[in-house]
Amino acid sequence: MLMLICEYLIVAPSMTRELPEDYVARVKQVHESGGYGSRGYNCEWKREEANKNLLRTHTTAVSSRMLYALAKGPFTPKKYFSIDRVFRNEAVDKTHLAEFHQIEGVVCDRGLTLGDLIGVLQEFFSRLGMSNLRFKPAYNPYTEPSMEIFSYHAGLEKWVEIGNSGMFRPEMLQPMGLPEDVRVIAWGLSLERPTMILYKCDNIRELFGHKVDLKKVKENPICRIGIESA
Ligand SMILES: N[C@@H](Cc1ccccc1)C(=O)O
Repeated sequence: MLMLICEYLIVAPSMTRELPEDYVARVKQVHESGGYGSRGYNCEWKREEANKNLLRTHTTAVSSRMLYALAKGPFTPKKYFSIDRVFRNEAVDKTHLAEFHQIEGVVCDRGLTLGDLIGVLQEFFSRLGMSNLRFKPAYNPYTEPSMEIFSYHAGLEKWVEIGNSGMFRPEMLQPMGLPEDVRVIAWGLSLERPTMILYKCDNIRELFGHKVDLKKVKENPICRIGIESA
């Protein structure tokens, strides 16, 4: 498929062609007047806005699709993971890129708690050699509670955000059709920021984009996996 891209909106096709109308009606209803324990935003949910095609700003777009698909059948506990490119209208500096990668994870089961989420994140990062984490309460319109994750960057001499996480809200899950007692813990982590910390890199632009040193890419051991040495 050919996509013409203008900024972050896609020019062609600029509008989505098909949406599940029954789900759209439930989303509109919960945004405008609440439900499932939420008070809603008390303002109009605009179909023209929702129909616009744009490059995803987070991989949670993919997680939502997977949860919606899961809700179609009888519930079984599931885990989903993705690592993919995201696009943001960001000013680029030594810790920000406008295009970067997110490591997304979603675990759905009955009885999951915030403790499970903290445990999974701590285990994941400690296996990479990063056990010095801080969790900060945050706000996401689709998770409650929510936590940003920080780790210390020795070169920059500051704590940098390496991810965001939370438990998906009932007003997001139930309109999809998931059972009321199902809990979903989820996270969206930066790929580049932990790499900066682990490889002692002070400028994120050296890791991705036109400033990448090709010699470094060729000589890095991980890029040689599966390639016979001469
Ligand atoms: N989508 C969030 C990360 C996130 C994923 C899943 C749950 C909560 C938060 C972000 O881009 O920052």
